[in-house]
Amino acid sequence: PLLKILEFPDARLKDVARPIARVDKQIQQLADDMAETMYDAPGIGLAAPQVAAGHRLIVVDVSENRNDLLTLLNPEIIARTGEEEMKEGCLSVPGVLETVRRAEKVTVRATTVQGKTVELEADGLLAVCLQHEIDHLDGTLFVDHLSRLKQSLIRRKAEKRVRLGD
Ligand SMILES: O=C(O)C[C@@H](Cc1ccccc1)C(=O)SCC(=O)c1ccccc1
Ligand SMILES: [Zn+2]
Repeated sequence: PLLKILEFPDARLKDVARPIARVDKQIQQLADDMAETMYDAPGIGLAAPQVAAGHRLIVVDVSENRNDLLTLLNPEIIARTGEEEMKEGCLSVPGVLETVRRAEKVTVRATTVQGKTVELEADGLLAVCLQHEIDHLDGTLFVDHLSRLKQSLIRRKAEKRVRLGD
């Protein structure tokens, strides 16, 4: 089923997710629900802390036809080169698009739901998305990479939003 995506400044978005020791039915169900939620949002990625699940699990699909899903457990960036800036959004910070500087290329080591260890080299939007999602696992939002001034403006707008919502 679709999961509820937490919105900034929800403190749970700052939690550090815990490594997944073994792939069980519960983890597989969470991965399926996260993918469904990502496609429905729509988004190109989603990390477990965004749906209040404290596991190191991300789903990513940057493909044009939205048919190339990557489900990565315990993903780690083991190499990064270069630097690039890209406008980013976040499903947990609706209505905000800001430029973030990140590594141009990354090598990510992760475990698949079949329990296989994979290493993937990424550049372009996939590299940016993987860095954005892995940040979520460490409680870091893309707004944390912005200036203090921008962060305060975004926080003030978000808090106003919550009041209207309740
Ligand atoms: O909050 C998230 O993790 C999802 C986020 C991922 C992301 C976007 C842009 C740069 C890096 C990481 C999103 O998917 S926001 C929505 C979005 O960017 C998008 C939605 C539909 C089609 C294409 C992009
Ligand atoms: Zn995000």
